[in-house]
Amino acid sequence: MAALSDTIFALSSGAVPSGVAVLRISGPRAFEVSSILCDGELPLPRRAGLRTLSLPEGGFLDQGLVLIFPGPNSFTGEDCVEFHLHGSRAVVAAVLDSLAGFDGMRMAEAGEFSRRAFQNGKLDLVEVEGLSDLLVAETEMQRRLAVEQASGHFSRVYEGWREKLIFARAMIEAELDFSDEGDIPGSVSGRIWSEIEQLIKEMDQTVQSQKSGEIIRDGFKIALAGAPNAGKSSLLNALVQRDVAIVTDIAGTTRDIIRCELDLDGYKVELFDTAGLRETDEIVEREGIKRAERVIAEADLVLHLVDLGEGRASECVESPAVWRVGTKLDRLNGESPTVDGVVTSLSSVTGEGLRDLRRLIVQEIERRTATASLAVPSRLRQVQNIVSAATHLREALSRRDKPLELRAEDLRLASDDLARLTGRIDTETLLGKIFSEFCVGK
Ligand SMILES: Nc1nc2c(c(=O)[nH]1)N(C=O)[C@@H](CNc1ccc(C(=O)N[C@@H](CCC(=O)O)C(=O)O)cc1)CN2
Ligand SMILES: Nc1nc2c(ncn2[C@@H]2O[C@H](COP(=O)(O)OP(=O)(O)OP(=O)(O)O)[C@@H](O)[C@H]2O)c(=O)[nH]1
Ligand SMILES: [Mg+2]
Repeated sequence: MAALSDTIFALSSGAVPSGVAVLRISGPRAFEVSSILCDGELPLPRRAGLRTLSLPEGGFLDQGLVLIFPGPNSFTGEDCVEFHLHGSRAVVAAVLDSLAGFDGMRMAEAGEFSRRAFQNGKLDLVEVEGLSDLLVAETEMQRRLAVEQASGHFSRVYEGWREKLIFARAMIEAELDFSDEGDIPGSVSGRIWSEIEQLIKEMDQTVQSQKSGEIIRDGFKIALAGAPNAGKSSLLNALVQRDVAIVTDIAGTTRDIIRCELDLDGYKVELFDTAGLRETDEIVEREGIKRAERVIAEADLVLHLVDLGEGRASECVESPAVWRVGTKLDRLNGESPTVDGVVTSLSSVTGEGLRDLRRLIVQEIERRTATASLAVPSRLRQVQNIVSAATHLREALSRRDKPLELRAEDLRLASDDLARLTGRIDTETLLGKIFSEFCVGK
């Protein structure tokens, strides 16, 4: 990653053309160069001012709003400037070109503004990862989870744990010092071990909530499975309200997996339409069935569709969570379905029962994302640090008959894991990976 002494700039708003394009500049030369382009006075800090931007050698660039944020009170912690320009490709290109003409100025790399914010202590790593999720959030629940993480809620939980450990270590130190001097009973640290036990519980809960976070962030995966012609592709089309999958009355129509995203009450859902399951010698269909089995095995929920008109269900598919769902309800002409163990029934043709299915799915997602933990880890990196911290704490608890110095060392290792989690220590190798997730301009 290039020098921190460079002044960096980038288009921070979305793709051009757009109504307005926001160009951000951060670094030591931000104000000086901006005042050359604005040909004079910059607006007061944090106040928008309308300015004419021109090339240093003359030549009109654009008229736009200019904002300055003197460091350290800015997003990056450095001097920052924003140009709110007319959002055309040509205007943006001309201003970017003119900025690149100054010494010590260069285009920002992906995530470099956020990286500087991290390096200047404006954001910790957990917040940075939350910000990264926030920028790609599509559903309401993704947004809420990301905002909680980006705004430091979870970091405060992790910092709280670390502070408890630091306090516990101080207690142990005190006891070690005292015991040098005389025969004071070893009870000072006695109290801390029950607190450590509580801490381990909270960490375990947090690790368990990882799955909730995964469902919210990556989506709840539902496989549509069942015999050929059961109505899988019809249900997919009905749920996404688009004609995505081919529907015919020929058994074995679908072969490839068809994946669609759906927003159900703010939850991201990934739907997978699959090939109907049956014995066949047809090579293409067999490959389709193989793929279907894979998707079924990995799904969070399998809807095993059963044609109510057929009168009996095909063999139940193997998966941890399967709901049998009756299809073609309209064909029953009001008679009650005769298939056993059906969670709900519907018609993709009339739409009857679709609302009930949606409601049941949302309830299931709510059930599976409910968590008692105060923080929800969003990255394997975070989970690994918490698991490792909890492991060291368990070690400390189990070494009851060992010298206090050894147990204190376990606590130190655990608090180092928590420091790694928020990025307080040895993060250099991680940084490239985390910040490259961002787009340029963030
Ligand atoms: N125009 C614009 N809108 C934006 C951003 C931006 O950079 N520019 N943001 C970019 O992501 C987000 C807002 N985030 C920001 C976070 C901190 C500061 C900031 O100036 N912080 C100072 C002062 C805080 C204060 O006065 O309360 C600081 O932390 O010291 C600015 C924007 C979303 N909207
Ligand atoms: N009346 C009625 N017909 C339906 C309904 N759902 C599906 N069908 C019909 O059932 C036939 C098979 O539907 P598909 O959705 O292609 O079934 P599939 O399970 O995807 O079948 P494969 O891809 O072959 O495994 C088509 O002729 C559909 O029009 C329904 O709710 N009511
Ligand atoms: Mg199909």
